[in-house]
Amino acid sequence: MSKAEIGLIGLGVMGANLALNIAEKGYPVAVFNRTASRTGTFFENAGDLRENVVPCATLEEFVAQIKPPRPIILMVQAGKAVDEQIEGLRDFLSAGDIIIDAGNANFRDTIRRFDELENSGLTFIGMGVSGGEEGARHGPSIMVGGEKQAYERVESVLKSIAAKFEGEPCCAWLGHGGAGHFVKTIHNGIEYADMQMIAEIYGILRDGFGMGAKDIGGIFAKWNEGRLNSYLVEITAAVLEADDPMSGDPIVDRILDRAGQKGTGRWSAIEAQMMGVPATAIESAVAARSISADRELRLLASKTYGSAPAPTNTKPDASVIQDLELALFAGKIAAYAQGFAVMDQASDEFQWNLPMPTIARIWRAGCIIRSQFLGTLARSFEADPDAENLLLINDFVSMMEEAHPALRRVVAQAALAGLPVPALSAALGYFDAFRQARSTANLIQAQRDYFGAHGFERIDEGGEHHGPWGSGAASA
Ligand SMILES: NC(=O)C1=CN([C@@H]2O[C@H](COP(=O)(O)OP(=O)(O)OC[C@H]3O[C@@H](n4cnc5c(N)ncnc54)[C@H](OP(=O)(O)O)[C@@H]3O)[C@@H](O)[C@H]2O)C=CC1
Ligand SMILES: O=C(CO)[C@H](O)[C@H](O)COP(=O)(O)O
Repeated sequence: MSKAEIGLIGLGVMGANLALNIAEKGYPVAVFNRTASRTGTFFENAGDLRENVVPCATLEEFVAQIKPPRPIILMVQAGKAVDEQIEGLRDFLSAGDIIIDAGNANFRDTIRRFDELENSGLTFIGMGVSGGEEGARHGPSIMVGGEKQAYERVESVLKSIAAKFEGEPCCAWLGHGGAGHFVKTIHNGIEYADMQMIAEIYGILRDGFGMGAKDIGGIFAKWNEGRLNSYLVEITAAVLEADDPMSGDPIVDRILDRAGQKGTGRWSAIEAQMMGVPATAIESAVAARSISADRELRLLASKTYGSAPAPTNTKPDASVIQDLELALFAGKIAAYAQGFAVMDQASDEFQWNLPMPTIARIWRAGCIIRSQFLGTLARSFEADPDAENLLLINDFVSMMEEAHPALRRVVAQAALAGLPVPALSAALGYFDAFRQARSTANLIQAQRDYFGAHGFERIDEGGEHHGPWGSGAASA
């Protein structure tokens, strides 16, 4: 007899913890993993929760153990593995069963999978999950895309496993098709920008002032009590204060300076570019990881050009610390403005009607970018759901007015000292360009017309015009 209410495939970091979370909430869960030994180990370690876990060695057994109509969560590596897993399952499933891809899928793959499963009788859901290992175990933020009726069939289990913010589950249906995976992708793009800007401030304190990891950790810990209160700042403090058991040094000093990336940050930047929405802080964060990855080339370049000047080895005074805090805050506002602008455009292009206040609300707990800031963001979007850009919402105007002069000073000083701050300077450049009433694009238009006869608009007359370029110019 079928025992499980739900199934989960993929018992890696996320899947194993999500399965325990589901079991803990009282839902019997059937589990399967490609490598069977992992299923055995998982079950052995499930402790008291074993009574709600049904370990399965084959897909046939797995499907048979779930009560129809069967909701099945896939938590496997994104990409080919998802297609292979769906293909492997299809022979055993029946009409009405629901396949939920909970990995970090590219939303374009999700849209393709919806198309491929159309008329199959099966229901598909593309679901973004954020919160890492801890979130999966005790409450992630869950971003769902697909048919609303399909979501309603699994809503109670999803809401029960989701993080709660003041009692409200951080789980919502966000739109049809790839909406959930798109929002998760932009979440990660913002995560990249947040992390990179934090790393840049760390770099200023380490390489500009010569501060040690623990002292820098103390500064982040203090900031975590104020406007920068967030999971990423909190873990930054914890990471900087942790010792390496092998050497006794701060562990961060022993970690190779080469950042990995699995794709979501890059997809955010690509999609932003495809839609013509500036997401420069996110793009810079992705590029910074790529530059970091080629360490040999950096070492060669540092020999060729010399590194930045030696640290001053002076303790930064209170006004510098405050500037750094405000600069990070201003950068954060710009990065979120960009991320939400990308979602706004995608919402129109894919007709998702993305609910921005809901997105901000379900990011307040459980996910990696959770922060006090998102509470303000959620309240602001609720008051002004149609705001064209975060930077034009009253609360953010006041915050940015207070913070951007510090961002300017920090970027300027870092540039003079030769310290790289690509994401912070991209955020500043975006802000300055965004608020520039007369941009310099008049010159771009003139150049385009000169070499390509592309035409331009005039400020004093309608219609398309060409310039008086004379011989050598395309329009001459
Ligand atoms: N780690 C994180 O913080 C987060 C990860 N995610 C996403 O969740 C998904 C899972 O990530 P995570 O748990 O970290 O990854 P892990 O590497 O820990 O686990 C990967 C899982 O995928 C399975 N798998 C890999 N290839 C195949 C295949 N071809 N067919 C079937 N199963 C396969 C593995 O099975 P086997 O044991 O046989 O190798 C394993 O169960 C990814 O999409 C990831 O991007 C989302 C949010 C946060
Ligand atoms: O989705 C996540 C967090 O929200 C995953 O941890 C993801 O792997 C992070 O991206 P990357 O590996 O590219 O840093």
